[in-house]
Order: sequence, then structure tokens, then C-alpha cells
Amino acid sequence: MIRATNLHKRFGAVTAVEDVSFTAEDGMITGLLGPNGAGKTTTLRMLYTLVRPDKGTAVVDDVDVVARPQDARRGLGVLPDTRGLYPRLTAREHARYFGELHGLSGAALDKRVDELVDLLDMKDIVDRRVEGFSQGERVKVALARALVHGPRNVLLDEPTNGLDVMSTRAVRTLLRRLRDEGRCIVFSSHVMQEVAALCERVVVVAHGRVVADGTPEALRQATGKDSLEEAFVATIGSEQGLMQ
Ligand SMILES: Nc1ncnc2c1ncn2[C@@H]1O[C@H](COP(=O)(O)OP(=O)(O)OP(=O)(O)O)[C@@H](O)[C@H]1O
Repeated sequence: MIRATNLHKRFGAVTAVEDVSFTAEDGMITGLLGPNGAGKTTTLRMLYTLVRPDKGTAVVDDVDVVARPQDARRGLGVLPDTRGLYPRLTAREHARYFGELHGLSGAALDKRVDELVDLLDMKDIVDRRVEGFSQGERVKVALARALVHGPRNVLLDEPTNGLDVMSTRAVRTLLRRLRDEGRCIVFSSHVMQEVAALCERVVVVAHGRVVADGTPEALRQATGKDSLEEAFVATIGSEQGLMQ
């Protein structure tokens, strides 16, 4: 479970996050939806302890991310916006390295990496250096790295950005599976259709604030619109975020 309470972050003159609060429950996929520059990435970075909030708090399974960042990180798997892979390492080496950082070793680590290779359908690429990997292949490596320690909470920044239809479907299937295992999944997207396809719960962020929070159905009802697409436009006050 992840709970953000009144998060606020400024970078110099720019207020990236003004006031963001939401709770993401276990066994549920929560989508942070908002146009470019809304503050989604900064919010996620505060949740995964890369950026310290100026104000507000966040807890991951009741662990405060500011007071106990290392403990909070143990309960998190993160797919960051910049996938940040090491070109000279193979896909398997990435997963093993991060597994070791999380205290896994020996047969347990081998088994876990093999499971992820199966789950992410990476057999053909797992022993190649990631230099030259396609966008979809890079996302798979980053996902394997994020999930190697079996985290109870998973944060993903625009996980399907740049992926083709097949890879997008594979990522969606994976996220649903993680949800069905009872994990707490939070992902950000600026594409409404992406959120609509996956989420039980949508937190709409615009100009650093939460402007709507609920099920897609509740969002539709609150705006009095027939489609989620129209509800999204009505909520954020612009057509940014709709696929053309
Ligand atoms: N390190 C930084 N220094 C200065 N400004 C920043 C920094 N990080 C974010 N910002 C600014 O804060 C605002 C929110 O950015 P953020 O990346 O959180 O938005 P986002 O919703 O993730 O957008 P996108 O969908 O385009 O990735 C933007 O105006 C951005 O330029």
C-alpha cells in the first residue's frame, strides 16, 4: 500500500508538485494520469525516495519514505522514466546485479531470474549485452531489474511509452498478473486510453494537483460525460493526453 499526503516539490521557480495526495491499495492498479508537465514523474520520484519532498509525506507499507528511505526502497520495485541500463551488461547480468543489491544470491537468485525471463519472454535476448536493444527490449530488462526482489509495491513511470502493440499488451498482462498476486501497482501515463485499459482507480493530476480521484466510472459520472475521454478532457480542461 502506498499513501501520499500533501506532497509538494519546487525546483527553483518551478513548482512541479503543488499538492498531491492519494492512496494506492494492494491488489489494485492505480493510474496517475495527467498531461505533460503535470507533476507525475516528480510525484513518483518522491515516492521512490529519489527526490525529497519540500512538504508532505508518503508511506510505503507504513514506512515513511523520508524518515526511512532504505526500508521504503526494500518494499518497492521501480521502473524509472529514464531506464538507465548499463550498455556492457547483458539482460541477465542486470537482473542478477540488482538481485544481489537486494540481498539475493546463489540458487535462489538463479531461480528468480529464470522466472522473470519466462514471465517477460526474454529467452532470446537474456544473454546479449543491452547495447543496441530496441525500446521494447530495454523496457523488459528494466522490468526484470525492478521485479527481481519480488517487491510488494511497484511504481512504473510511463511503462508503455515507445512500445509497439505486442509489447504494450505484454506489459499490460504483466501488470494485471502482479495485481492478481495482491501487489500494489502505481503507474503514470499521459495517455488516457492506457489508463482506461488497465486501472481500477484513476488519480488525475494537472498543474501539480490532484483534480480527480476515483474509478473510471465515477470520473464519468462526476463530469456528467458519456465517455471517459470526454470526462478526462472536462477534468483537466484541455485535450492534451488524448491519442490522435
Ligand atoms: N529537476 C528539475 N528541475 C527543474 N524543473 C523540473 C525538474 N523536474 C521537473 N521539473 C518541472 O516540473 C514540472 C513537472 O514535471 P514532471 O516531470 O513531474 O511532469 P510529468 O507529469 O511527469 O510530465 P511528462 O508527462 O511530460 O513526463 C515541469 O514543468 C518540469 O519542467
